[in-house]
Amino acid sequence: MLQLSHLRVAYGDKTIIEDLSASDLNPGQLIALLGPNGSGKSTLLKAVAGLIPVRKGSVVLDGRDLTRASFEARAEHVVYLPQTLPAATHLRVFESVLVAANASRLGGRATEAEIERVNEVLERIGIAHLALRSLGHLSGGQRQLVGLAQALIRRPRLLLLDEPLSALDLNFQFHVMDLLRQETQQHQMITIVVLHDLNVALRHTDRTLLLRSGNLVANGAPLDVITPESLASVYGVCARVEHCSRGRPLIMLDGLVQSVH
Ligand SMILES: Nc1ncnc2c1ncn2[C@@H]1O[C@H](COP(=O)(O)OP(=O)(O)OP(=O)(O)O)[C@@H](O)[C@H]1O
Repeated sequence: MLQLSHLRVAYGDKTIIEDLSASDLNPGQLIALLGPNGSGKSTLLKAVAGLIPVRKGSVVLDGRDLTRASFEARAEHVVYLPQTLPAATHLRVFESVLVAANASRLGGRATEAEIERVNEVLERIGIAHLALRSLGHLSGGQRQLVGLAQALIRRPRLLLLDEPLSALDLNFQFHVMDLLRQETQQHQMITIVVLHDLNVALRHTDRTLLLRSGNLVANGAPLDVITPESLASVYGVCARVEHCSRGRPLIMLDGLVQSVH
C-alpha cells in the first residue's frame, strides 16, 4: 500500500505542493493522476520517485518511508518513466531493455531468464519486430514504447508513468492502457499514470487523483472524480459525462467556462 502524508515539495523557494495527502492507493490499482498544465503532476511523481527532495511529509510504501531510504533502496521498488522519450542512441532496442532489467544490480552477465523476459515484454508491448533496431532509428512513438518496456521489465512495486501515451496512436494507446491494467493486477503493483485524456482515465483506470495548483482536490473512483462540477472548477470547461450506446462513460465538451491559467 502507498500512503502520501502531508507532502511539501518545492523548487528552491518556490513551493509547488504545500500539504498533499493521499491514502487508499492499493496494490493492483491502475491510478490516473490528472490536472491542468502546471498543476504539479510531474513534480509529485518526481518527488515520490525521489528525484526532487520532499521538504516535509512522508511517502510510505508497504510500511516503509521512502523519503528516508537511500536512492538505491528506493530504485529497487520504484520505477519512474519521465515525459521525455529515451535518448536516440545507437543502442539496440533489445540491449536497452536488457540494461534496464539489470539496472538494480551491478554488472554481471544477463541470465537466460532475463533474456527471455526481455523477449516476452517486447512481445507483449507489440515491438518484438524492433528488437534489433537501434534507438536512433525509431520513431517517437516507437521510442516511447521502448521506454515503457524498460519500465515494465523491472516489475517494480510502484510504477510511475508521466504521460506514457503522448506519442502513441489510438491503437497503441488502448493496447498500452490494457496492458498496464493487466500487469498491475497480475503483479500487484501500484501504477500511477499521468494522463491528459480524461476519457482514457474513465475507460481504463481504477482510481483517479485530481490535482489543482499543487492541491489534491479529489481521490476516488473515476466516475466520482470526473464530474461536470470538477471539470468546470479544475479545467474551466463546460462538459457533460454521457453514456454511449454500450454504456461506457464519455465526456462531451460544450465549451469553456473560464481560463484556469
Ligand atoms: N525545475 C523547476 N524549477 C522551478 N519551477 C518548476 C520546475 N519544474 C516545474 N516547475 C513549475 O512547477 C509547476 C508544476 O509543474 P509540473 O511540471 O509539475 O506540472 P504538470 O502538472 O506536470 O504540467 P504539464 O501537464 O504541463 O506537464 C509549474 O508552475 C512549473 O512552472
